[in-house]
Formats: sequence, structure tokens, C-alpha cells
Amino acid sequence: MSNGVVTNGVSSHAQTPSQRYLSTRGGDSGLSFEEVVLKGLASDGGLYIPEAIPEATQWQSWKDLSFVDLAFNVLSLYISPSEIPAEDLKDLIRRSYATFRAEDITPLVHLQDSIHLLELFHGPTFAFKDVALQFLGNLFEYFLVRRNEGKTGRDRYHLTVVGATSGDTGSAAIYGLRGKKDVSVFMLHPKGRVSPIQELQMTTVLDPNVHNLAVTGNFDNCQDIVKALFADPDINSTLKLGAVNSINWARILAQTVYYFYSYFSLARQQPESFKIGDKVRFSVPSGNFGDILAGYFAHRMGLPVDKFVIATNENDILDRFWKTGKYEKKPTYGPSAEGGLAADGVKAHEDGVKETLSPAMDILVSSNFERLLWFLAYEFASSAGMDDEWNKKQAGQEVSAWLSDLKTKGGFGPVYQDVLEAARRTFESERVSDQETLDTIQSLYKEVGYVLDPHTAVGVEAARRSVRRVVESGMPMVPHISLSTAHPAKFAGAVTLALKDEEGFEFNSKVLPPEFVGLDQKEKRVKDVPNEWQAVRDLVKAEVEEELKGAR
Ligand SMILES: Cc1ncc(COP(=O)(O)O)c(C=O)c1O
Ligand SMILES: N[C@@H](CCOP(=O)(O)O)C(=O)O
Repeated sequence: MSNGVVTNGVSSHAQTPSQRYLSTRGGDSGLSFEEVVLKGLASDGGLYIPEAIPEATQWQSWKDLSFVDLAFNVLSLYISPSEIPAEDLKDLIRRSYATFRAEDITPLVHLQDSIHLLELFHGPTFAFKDVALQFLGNLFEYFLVRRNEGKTGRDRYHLTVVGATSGDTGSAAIYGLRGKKDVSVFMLHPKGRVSPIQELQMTTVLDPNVHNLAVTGNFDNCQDIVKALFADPDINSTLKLGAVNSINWARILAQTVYYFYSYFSLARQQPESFKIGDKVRFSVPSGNFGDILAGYFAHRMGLPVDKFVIATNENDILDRFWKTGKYEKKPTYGPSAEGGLAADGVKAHEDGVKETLSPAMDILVSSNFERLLWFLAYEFASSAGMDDEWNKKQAGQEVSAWLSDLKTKGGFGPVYQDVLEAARRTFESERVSDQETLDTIQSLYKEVGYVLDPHTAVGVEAARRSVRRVVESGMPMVPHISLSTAHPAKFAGAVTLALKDEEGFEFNSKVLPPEFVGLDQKEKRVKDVPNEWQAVRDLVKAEVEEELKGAR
């Protein structure tokens, strides 16, 4: 297979070289895929991105491939056979998706009019995270087996995964890593702020290498603790920290596959009206910005996309950025700014996070946005007509300055108008309130009998608004693919609230999968921890030590 490579500016058609990665803050470059997967976060605090986005020159010919074969083709553009031989990569992918309940892994279903739903919840933990985390679990195992061949005791490379979750990443990571040799996994969730099913999915896994920590705080506090651990050179090198959040490049990479797959599914389902080469819109319920960023990569690789619609709940930092060019933790624009944080009647915490009906998106700061910022800054720098090295350096410096302001001043911007316009060319944004979320769940149930989870409902409402905008513009309609990121059974509270008065609706018979029945009767293991990274560090150190004693 011959593939062109776009070094963000210049395109060549050489055989794919081994892909190299750099940090968004300019401190690291030239790293291999294996290095960035195992390191997770760069030492300068930045996120890894490929030095070149490969162009999928043959993408049209992938139309009839199975999910697994398509994944192999997409991933091969980023992972050269010298890093993972083709047969091994194929086997990793095959095993990762053998755990899914749906034959075509991520089915596309027609919802209504020009809106289609991409069901991403057919993996072991019923959320889109499984698509990447089943793969990442196997990838970690693959690298560790290879590194540890012939080694014993303390010479073995033992990976300590630390992750933050607002509910879904936690269980998906735990299911991807439970019982795996040479890996310990510590998942931090905000105590009392994940749904009961999400909490049970995590805490009922009793494998010795799985550690659940309930943090007194919000998701951002959990994410900050994880980043502080990575920034501590001592614990990072002695415990060999690894990441399962979407800061890990492998997460994003694995998620690009379903953007291609859903596009081809649409072409197969609507051969008369949708041709390969036509454009689609994707509406993506967004929090940490990882899922939609995967779509951005698919688009940069060649997938024809008209727009990505960022759908946020009332934690709307992303929506406010697209409206104002300012990225601020504390709202100074829109409904949240007027009348204080609880303007919409939603419970708002002192820290600024609102407790919404789509809790997995109750995020103040979207960590992956940094990756997009790099590309925007790079594009802006490129207009100066300097060489590629200079453009990359400028982008790293710009991102570092923005992120430093975010840390010290709580925000940055407005960004340059050219940067904002570039962001608006590819993305639109929508903010969906809790009431609108409930209304959407209700109306889709009434109109087509489909039960949406609240996160998916945020995306569907944003897709509906986008459809209306296209109609109003007088342009020909573009099919919309709205990402369905979780199974409704994970969010019984919101779904029941929306549908309790609907005739014939009964949660247990209509929604609850057998896998969730009896979860609440199982034994649980979880430790409470304060919102202090040093306390978490000490606990992680002690528990890894215990685990290693038991294992060796
Ligand atoms: C169900 C669900 N939908 C949407 C999101 C938002 O995705 P992202 O954080 O990649 O933007 C999450 C959490 O990440 C989630 O768990
Ligand atoms: N919604 C997420 C939050 C973490 O996001 P990630 O994609 O960066 O892992 C969750 O469910 O945990």
C-alpha cells in the first residue's frame, strides 16, 4: 500500500516512514509510537501529536472493508511494520473487537430525516470508550510482553496506569486492563458525581491490579491530580506512569476509525443519495474533546466532512470559545455568565462545574483542545512563509503561552481572528441545556421509539439545530451523523425523568441490558482519597509496592 504523507504543509507520496511524534508545547520531538503510548503525557506537560498527518490516498477503496480490516488500514498509516509487524497489528485489532456485541462493531442506524446515529456503545462497558480502550489494553500488553521477554523480578517493566474519569473512561480502562500482567491501574473518579451504574461497573472489578479511588472533588480535580503525578519526575520514572485518558495518543488514533466506518456505512445504506466523495456533518457530544478530535484527524487524512458540530452541555467552555475566541474557566459570556453559575437551575458547585444530566461531560477544561490549538497555531504560523521547523516551534510556543495563561489566569484569549476563523471553518458549536436534553430524549422516543442516553441527546439536539441551519441557508441538505456515545441504561436517572410519563415505557424491560442486572449485589472495592495529589502519590506508591510483592 502506498500512502502520501502530509507534513502538515508539504505532501509527498513516499512509502509511510515510521511515524514520529512531538509535544504540543515544543519540549519533545522525534518519539516513536511505542514511546508516546507508554509515556502518555510529554515531560513538558504537553500532549503528543504526529509530526505529520498521513494522507489516506486510497481511502475510497476502503468502502467495503469490515471494521477490523478498516482499522488495520487506518492504524497502519501511523504505526509502521518496523514498530509492530503487520500480522501482530492485525491480531491486536482482531482481539480488541472480538469483545463487542454488534457484528459490525459500531453500527450506523437511521434516526430521523437526515440524522443518523453512530452507535458506539456495543463494547463491554456500553460506552464509546471501549472502542479505544479495548485496543489500548491489548497494545500495552503487547509492548510489555516484548519489553519483558527473558526478564524477571525488578527488571521487568511494570506500568502504573493513572487515569481520571467522569464515569465512562474508568470502567472501559478497567475492563481493558483487568488481570493483565505487569500493569497496575489506578482510576480516580469524583466521589458521588458519576452515575450509580458507572460507579458499580468500576468498583465491582476485584482483580488485584485494579484500584478505584474516589476523590473528594470534581472531574477536573481528578484530571489535575493525574497531570501532577505525570509532572513529578520521581514518581513518573520510578513507577513508569502510563495514561488511559485521551491524553494518550493511541486513544485518539483508535477513535478515528469509526469516522471512516460510519461514512462508508452511510454510503452502503443510501447508495442512491449518498456517494463516496460527498460530504457529511458529524455532531459529537463533547467534554474532553478527544472524540471529536479523532474526527478532525480522519478529516485531515482525507475524509470529506462539511462540519463537525461540537455539542456541549451546560459546562460550555468549548461553546464559549467558538462564540467569542476566549477560552475561560469562569464564564463571562452566555447564559452561565448572567445571574451566576446556577442561572439555568442546574446545581452548580463552588468550583464552577455544573452537575448536569450528562455527567460524563461535566468538565471545566477540555484537555484535548490543546491538540487542536497546536494545529490552529501551526496553520497561523505557516502564513508567515518561514520553514516547517520554524512553524512548529512557533506553534509550540503559542500553545505553551495559552496554556500557561489558562493555569495562572483561568483563561486566555481572545485568540487572533485568523485562528478563530480557522477553527470556525471546520467546527461549529452548540450548548444544550438539561431541559433541552430531556425534551430531546422525549421527542425522539415519541417520534421514532428510540431511547437516547442524555449525552447522545445533547449531540442529537445539536445535529437538529445544524440541520435547521442548513435548511435556512438554502444549501442542499448534508447527511448528519450524530455520535451515540453511551447506552441509555448507564443513565437511568435522566432517561426515567424524561420518559416516566410515556405510555408503555418501562425502564427495566425497555432499556436495562442483562449485564447490568445484579451489579449492585456484587462486592465492591474503592478507597476515598482527598483532593491532594501528594496523598494520591503516596497511596499509589504503597499499593504498587504491595501488588508487586504479591506478584513476585
Ligand atoms: C457518554 C459520553 N459522551 C461524551 C463524552 C465526551 O467525550 P470527549 O471527552 O471525548 O469529548 C464522554 C466522556 O468523555 C462520555 O462518557
Ligand atoms: N467523560 C470521560 C472523561 C475523561 O475523558 P477521556 O476521554 O479523556 O478519558 C469519562 O467518562 O471518564
